Parts: sequence; C-alpha cells; structure tokens
Amino acid sequence: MSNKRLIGSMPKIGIRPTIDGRRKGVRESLEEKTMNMAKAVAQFLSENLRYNNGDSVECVIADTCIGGVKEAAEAKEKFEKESVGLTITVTPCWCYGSETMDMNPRRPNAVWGFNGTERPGAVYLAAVLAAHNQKGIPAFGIYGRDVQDIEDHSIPADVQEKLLRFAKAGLTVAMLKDTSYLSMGSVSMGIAGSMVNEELFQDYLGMRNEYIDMSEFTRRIEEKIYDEQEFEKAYKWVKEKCVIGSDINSAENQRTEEQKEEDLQMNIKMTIITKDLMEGNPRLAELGYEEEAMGRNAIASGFQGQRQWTDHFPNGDFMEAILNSSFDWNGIRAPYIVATENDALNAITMLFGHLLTNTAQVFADVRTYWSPDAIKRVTGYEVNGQAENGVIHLLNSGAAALDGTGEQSLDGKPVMKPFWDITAEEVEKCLNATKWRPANTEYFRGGGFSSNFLTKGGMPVTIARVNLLKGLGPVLQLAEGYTVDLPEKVHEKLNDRTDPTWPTTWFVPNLTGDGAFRDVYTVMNNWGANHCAMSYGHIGADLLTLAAMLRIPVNMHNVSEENIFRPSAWNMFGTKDIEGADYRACATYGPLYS
Ligand SMILES: C[C@H](O)[C@@H](O)[C@@H](O)C(=O)CO
Ligand SMILES: [Mn+2]
Repeated sequence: MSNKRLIGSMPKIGIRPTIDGRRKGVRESLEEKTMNMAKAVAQFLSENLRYNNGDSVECVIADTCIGGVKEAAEAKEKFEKESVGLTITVTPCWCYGSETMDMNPRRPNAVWGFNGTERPGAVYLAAVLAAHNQKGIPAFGIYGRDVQDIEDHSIPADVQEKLLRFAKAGLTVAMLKDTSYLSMGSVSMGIAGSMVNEELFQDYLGMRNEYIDMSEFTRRIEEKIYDEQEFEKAYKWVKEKCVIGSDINSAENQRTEEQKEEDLQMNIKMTIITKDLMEGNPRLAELGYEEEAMGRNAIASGFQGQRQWTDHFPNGDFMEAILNSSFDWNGIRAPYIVATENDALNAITMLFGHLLTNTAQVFADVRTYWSPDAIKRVTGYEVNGQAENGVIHLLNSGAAALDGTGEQSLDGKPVMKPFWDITAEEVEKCLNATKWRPANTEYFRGGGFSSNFLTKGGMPVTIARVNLLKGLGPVLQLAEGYTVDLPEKVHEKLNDRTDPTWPTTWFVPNLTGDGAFRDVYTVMNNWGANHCAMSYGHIGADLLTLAAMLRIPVNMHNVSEENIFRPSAWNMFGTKDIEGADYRACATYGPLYS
C-alpha cells in the first residue's frame, strides 16, 4: 500500500520547448534542436528523480515547439490533462517572450536558455524573465556558465544541478497541494506549533486541515474498528523484532507486567488506527465501516498525546516512531509523516525534508547546547574534533524515525536512505539498535514505550524549522551540519542528566564564523522553537529553493551563496543584502495560493 499521493496522480513535470516562430527558414532550422533539448531534459529528470513511492518521475513534453500564443495555449491544455505540477521551458534560440511564456502563477516554472552563440537562447532567457518579473509571475532562470556549440546536445553539469534543484523543490510544492494535515487531538502543553494555523496550510501549501478528537482512538479500539488480522501480524512482528529495554521508573511508579503488555497492544492498535485515519483502509469497508475506510487524505498528521491522552493512556511514541520509519510489519515502505505533540509546524518541516529527499525524518526537541566548558565541568572530558566547539543535543520522546539510528550504510558510512535502497539486513540493524523502554511514568502516567537509540556520528544532516510570526507569516530556518559521536562515557553522563529513555542525536552545525553561524551556541540561541526536523544530507540549498517557491522567507541558513537558487525576480529586490531581498520578494508576491 502506498501512503503517498493519496487522491489524484503523481504530479508530472511539463517541458515546454520554445522557438522563434518565423517560418520559411528560421523556425524550420531550429525545430529539431529545440525538441531535442526538451527530450534531453525529460530523460535526464526521469532518470535521476523519483517520487516518494519509488516510481521514476514522469515528464510530459508539449506536442509541438511553442512559437507563439496558440501553441502556448495548446501546451497548457495538455499539461492540465496530464496533472503537470511544474514546468520547465527550454530553448536554444530567440523566441517571443510574453507570447511563449508559461503564464500560470501557481505552478513553479523555470527557463533554461542555451548558452550558445549561433542562436541567442540567452537573450530569450533574459527577455522572458523580464516579462515574468514585470507580470509578477516569478520564474527560475537557468543559464549554463560555458558556451556550448549548437550541435552539442549534452546538459552541462551546472545546468543539471539547477534542473534537479528546481525539479525537486517544484515536485515538493506539487506533492503537497490538495492533500491534508490531520490533527489528532489539539494543543499539546501550550506548544504554539500545535495551534494549527489554517491560513498557513491553505494559502502557502494548498492543503486543507482535518481534525479528530483523540477519543476517536478509544472508540476504534473499544469497538474493534481496525483490521484484527493486521494486529495479529503486527503483534507477532513486534514480539519478535522489538527489544524491550529496562524500566527507569522507581519500583512504586513502575507499571505491572500485565499493564505493560496491555500498553504494547494498545500502542500497536494506535499505530494501525493512525494509518487508517490518515490514508483510509479498504479492509474497514469489508468490516462494515465504509466511512472510516476512506481516511482523511492526509500526507502528514500530528498526535497531541500530552497531556489528556498520556495522563490516562499509553503514550504515542511507538506509533509515531514506527510510522515515521521506513519499515514496519508490512515490510520496507515509504515513511508516514507524524509529528509528536501535534506540532504542525514541525510536520510541515518534516514534509519538506521528506519530499525533497524521499527519506525518513527525525523529529526532535532542540534540547541543550553543551559548551566544551560545560562538558568538561560535568564529565571531566575535553571534547575535540567535530565536537570541539560544543554540541547540540537533539532529543524527544516520540517521532524520531528509527532510520535515525544511522544503521543503514553506503560505502561503509552511516546514511538514511530512501526506502527502495534499504535492505532487510539494515532494517534488522535499526531495530536492534533501538530499545523500547517503558515510558517515564512521571511524564506519562498512562505508560507506553519510548524508542531509545543513539544516532551514529558522521552523517551529514540538515536541521530545519518553520516558525510562524504574527504580522509576517511563516519563516524558515535551517542549519547544515553533522551528527557526531561522543566518547561513550561522556554520552552516558550527559544523556543520563535528562530523559535517557528517548532517542539522542548529538548535532554540530557547520560554522561560517558569521551571524547566526558564528558558533554552535549562537545557532542554538537563534533557534525559533522547541523543535526541529532533521533530514539526511546537506539539503539547505534545496530548502531555500522550495521556500522561495512557497514565498516563505529564510531568516537563518549556512548555505554558501553560490548554491542559492531562487527565482530571478529575487535579484531585483537587492543583490547585496540577499537575506533582506528574500523577505522583500516573499512579502511582495505573498503566499503561492492566496
Ligand atoms: C515529556 C515532556 O513533556 C516532553 O515531551 C517535552 O519536554 C517536550 O518534548 C516539549 O517539546
Ligand atoms: Mn517536544
């Protein structure tokens, strides 16, 4: 089963070959070259990009080259029928700007103008971008650095990089549209991120908001509105594969063995029910629950848990951790996106990371900055290497994917992979590295099990967060960096001071020596909320491109300037203070769907 694009087909990339419309010589001489450019881009993108269900990304090429408005309209009609979610215009020559451009303001578009001399593709690029800017329909310009000969049909490396960056972010925009966020419960412990903001989902992401009360879980459990066969399968798998860890609670606070067994069973049922709530389940219709069988078309959800639920029932950690992982009793599969504490803003950030990379995400509290001095004072140890400027402790009960153990590998290095590259052996390793520890009953009176693991060091990762400001709207922040290993004794000492039953990641951001990235402390000090989402890889540049498409300004990042790729209009808001220019551009264009 796929939990991915739920209703409607996967968005395709529309390729628009534009051409000089002059017949009797000019157009005829360019037809083949222009169409070949379109074919090369389509082939390149399909070969290099996949949707999060593992299928190759599909491209649709306009039936003819586009020499004027009639052919532009024909391409538009074709694209609408084919669920095109983003477009790339390609040309080796001069064409007529406003007559050939893509006028759809709600769909990301880019223009690749061939850098040649025989015909002026770059002149068209500049002209059509000026038209885009003048009309308020921002477009991304792609202009290769080195001149190519007209008979050279290759896509240069710098153009490839921009095509991929644009396509990944554009597909993310398109994948989000028309899906929903399912809020399970309400506001958790006064966390502002769980005050679901409909305007943000609707205007910026094109999504709708769905809500259930947590009593829906009780109803479905008590009335057995779930697939009992799946429960049996899941229970067997959990008993076989999930290692129960030690109980940290004092003797009088421990739950009995019978209670723990009940908690585990309830946790498994909560997991199955959350999937059903999000994406529906045809089995429920067979059981007589047609309405429940439909689900909520939810690409992401959040579980309030604390406190009304967890004061009485087992916590949501097992459900969140398993669903966010790339595997469960049904095998290796795409992760679901489930935020703990119903932090919808972190769910959005997780969706960005997941859709850009197709990998599982780690949801975490940005818990503590440990300076080298504080570590020395507490442990007697002087940190060095990557940790020499201190570390940030990422830790939260709940929603960290088990992929975050770092037990998948590539060339002997820890990685987090898209599900189709994960092996059965790696799944075993992730499970073996995780202990399911009886929940701390001072926090979670209703018991449950927390996933406990330590992320392997040496993974390039990016932490990010969408924050919401009254009067401004959403703002994105991100930090690229690495997971690090601390000496075992140091880890234990630091971890035991806090909640040792939860998953820990020691994170160090890449420093630039400047602004928010002056030092590790300043990164932590500038974080805008209690949570972040951690994604495998250095994906800051992809996040910046995506944010610009959605008109979400970025207040803090450590991506080098040459990798920043935003619509050409952004340059017109200033080229020196590009952070300020981003804010001005986003404010001018407003949210994508407003
Ligand atoms: C158990 C605690 O309530 C934690 O869940 C809490 O510290 C948080 O995670 C806050 O984001
Ligand atoms: Mn938290």
